[in-house]
Amino acid sequence: METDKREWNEEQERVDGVVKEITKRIGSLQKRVEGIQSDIVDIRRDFWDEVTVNFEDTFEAAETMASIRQQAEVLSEQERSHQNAHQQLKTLARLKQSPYFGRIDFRAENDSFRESVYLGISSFVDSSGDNYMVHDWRAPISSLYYDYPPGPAQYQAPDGVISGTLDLKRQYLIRESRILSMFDTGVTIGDEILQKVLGQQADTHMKSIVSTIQREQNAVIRDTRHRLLIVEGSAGSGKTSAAMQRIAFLLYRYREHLKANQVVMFSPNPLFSSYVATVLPELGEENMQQTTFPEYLERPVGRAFTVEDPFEQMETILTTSGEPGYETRLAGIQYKAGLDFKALCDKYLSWLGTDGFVFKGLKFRGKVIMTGKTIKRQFYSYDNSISIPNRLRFLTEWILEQLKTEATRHLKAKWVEDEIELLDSDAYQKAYNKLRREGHYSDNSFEDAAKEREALAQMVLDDHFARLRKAVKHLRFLDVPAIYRQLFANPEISLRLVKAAELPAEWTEICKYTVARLDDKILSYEDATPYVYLKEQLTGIRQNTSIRHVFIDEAQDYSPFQFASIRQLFPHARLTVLGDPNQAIHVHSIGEADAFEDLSSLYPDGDTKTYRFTKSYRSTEQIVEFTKHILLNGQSIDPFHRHGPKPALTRAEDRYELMRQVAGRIDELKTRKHRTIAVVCKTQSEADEVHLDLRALGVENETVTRHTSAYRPGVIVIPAYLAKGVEFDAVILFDASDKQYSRDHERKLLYTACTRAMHELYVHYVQVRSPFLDNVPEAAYVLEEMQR
Ligand SMILES: Nc1ncnc2c1ncn2[C@@H]1O[C@H](COP(=O)(O)OP(=O)(O)OP(=O)(O)O)[C@@H](O)[C@H]1O
Repeated sequence: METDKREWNEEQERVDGVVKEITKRIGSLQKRVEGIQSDIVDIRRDFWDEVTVNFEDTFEAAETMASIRQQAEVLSEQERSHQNAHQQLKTLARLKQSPYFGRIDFRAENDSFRESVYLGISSFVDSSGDNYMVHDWRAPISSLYYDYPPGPAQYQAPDGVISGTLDLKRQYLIRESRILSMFDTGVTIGDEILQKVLGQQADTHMKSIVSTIQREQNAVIRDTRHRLLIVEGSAGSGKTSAAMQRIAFLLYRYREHLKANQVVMFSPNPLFSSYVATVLPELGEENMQQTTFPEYLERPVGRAFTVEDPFEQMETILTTSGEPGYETRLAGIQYKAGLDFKALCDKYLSWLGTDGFVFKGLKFRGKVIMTGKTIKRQFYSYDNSISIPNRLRFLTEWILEQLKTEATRHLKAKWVEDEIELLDSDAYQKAYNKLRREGHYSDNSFEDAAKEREALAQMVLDDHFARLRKAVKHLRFLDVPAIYRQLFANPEISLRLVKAAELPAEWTEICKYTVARLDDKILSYEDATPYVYLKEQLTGIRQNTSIRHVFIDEAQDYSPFQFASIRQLFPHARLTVLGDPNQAIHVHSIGEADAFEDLSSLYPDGDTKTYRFTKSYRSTEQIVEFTKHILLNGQSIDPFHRHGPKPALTRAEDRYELMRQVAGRIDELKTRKHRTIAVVCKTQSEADEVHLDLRALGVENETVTRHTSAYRPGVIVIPAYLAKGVEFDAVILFDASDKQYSRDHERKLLYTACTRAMHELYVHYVQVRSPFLDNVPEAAYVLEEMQR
């Protein structure tokens, strides 16, 4: 309901008043920033004047260092204030444009006072310091706005629950300090405003949804009780959006203790990372850390292998169906993803405690000075009850001691003598200083010369042994690749550890395949997580204890083994996991009944909470009605009522015609106001071809690969698996023929591809369309003929 003119004027006057105050504040803050800036310049300029530099003796040197440190602290304190003030200025500039987006009038029980609360991206207090002109959307009372229609309502305040009555709930669209629209709303937050927001063009960056957060999303955003939050929701139901708002909420709620760099988000690929990277800065917060799982694997694998990229793995699976070895690969991927394989790895680890360790021998100047066998013997001489990482620590100490003895053997060696001759005068000076410092000089010059010679020899040896010692400290003598390989090279080991029935039927072939790949120095993606797990268990896990919150987006693509690794890696972190089992496109998840069941088993019952989102906001009702029938279980997906054209299905006689149809479709779409048009292909190799063919037909387009970290508006050609998480105004599905999409896991790929569309969807195919489109009711699409 639109409010009347008088009220509108009053509201605009209030906006004007707030904007005036904000402008004043900006003015005074700017002055402060200038003041701090000139202080910083002064400190930098006079830095050395303020410091008394004197290195005459140790006391003076310590004094000098202390005074440098003190000056540096003053400087960094000023720099911090400058950064804070700068950040505040940015937020104020945003507030000035649009100071708030909502208002609630609330009367607490037994209180006659009716409080009007205006919600914006940040709080703003008037110059008296007592009056909140704008409340931060994350403040406890702001929750009322997202959770209740007018009527009885309550919210969780720091001291307990406050109940009362919500008399009014109003939404504003304010731009450049002018109210553009204003509505009093009922149950859902402003269908009208949501209509407007969702009807806009797709962006190459995700937007914040702060003014239209829905109740079910608010519950996720503000959940501070559970250690594991699982958010399962259909495509476009706002999972990622809720996650980003949740991070902003947590940074506000725990602002004294939680910093943005203590929050990590695992995202599916670099494109997605850049897609979501603007949300937090838009809300005035610093970005969290972002990573991808392959990135996390990189460091522990090191240079031992080239790790296969998950998208390479997927490309192989999607393009080599029916070829020899395909079924083995599939079975291997599935088995190695699961907790059964993790259990086998755990048993293997305990067995390694008694036998089977593989060590590399140590070489010095090209000669073996300690064999792998000797190291192994020493390792197994330690008590069995000591953990493997601790035994390795003892072993390292022992080896370092042996190296010292080895070094003394070379003191008089000819090669050392030769190298001493080549030393420069600095080295001699160093040896002299050392002996002098340690009081080794006597009156006997003959003896002194011998001592100098020995000190020089020691220097030469230290230098030569330094690399070896470093390698030993880093446990490089441990042959993890060989230890991992052994599990597959000797299948009898696994048969000793678990019953044959617990292994997959193809185990022998899987083992052969794994060994062949490892020997080629390639770590298949399915082996990367187990390999890193084994390595970290052996050497002592590299835990990251400073991280407090881990977010995993597109979590349906993670294997149970990966979840278990993440859980171990971040022992003090709470986990928020967001996913849609219907978009599980990795082969390891085929046939998985409940994608997140294994995950919840990692936490005690009371620590876990599952939220389900069924409303789909991204696509028009017509698109959702089409895409949900691609799934076997899509009935419960509920579209937001926003309308657009029905998806169109178009048949082509052959690929040549298909290409021309798609080019024609792009031309047609360009005449509308679309910012992004995506041609979604099944694989990267198909996308590469389409990209070139379209160019040959004179259609300008860009292609997206797994290395692309940002995309520009216009026409892009993209493989479906890279389009995860992002959205486009219009989607053209390049080829939805039965040859392309008919295997089980391809159903989800097709669904993922089609659900990227916000306003328009066009599905083209050659000859026979995918059987996954057979359940879509005829009324949900139009059949279109296109001219050749
Ligand atoms: N409460 C909301 N208000 C306005 N827009 C919303 C809201 N929730 C979601 N959206 C919009 O819906 C679209 C889809 O949201 P989002 O990408 O977060 O969904 P998702 O569940 O992560 O999707 P997918 O699983 O397909 O990646 C985005 O354009 C987002 O801005």
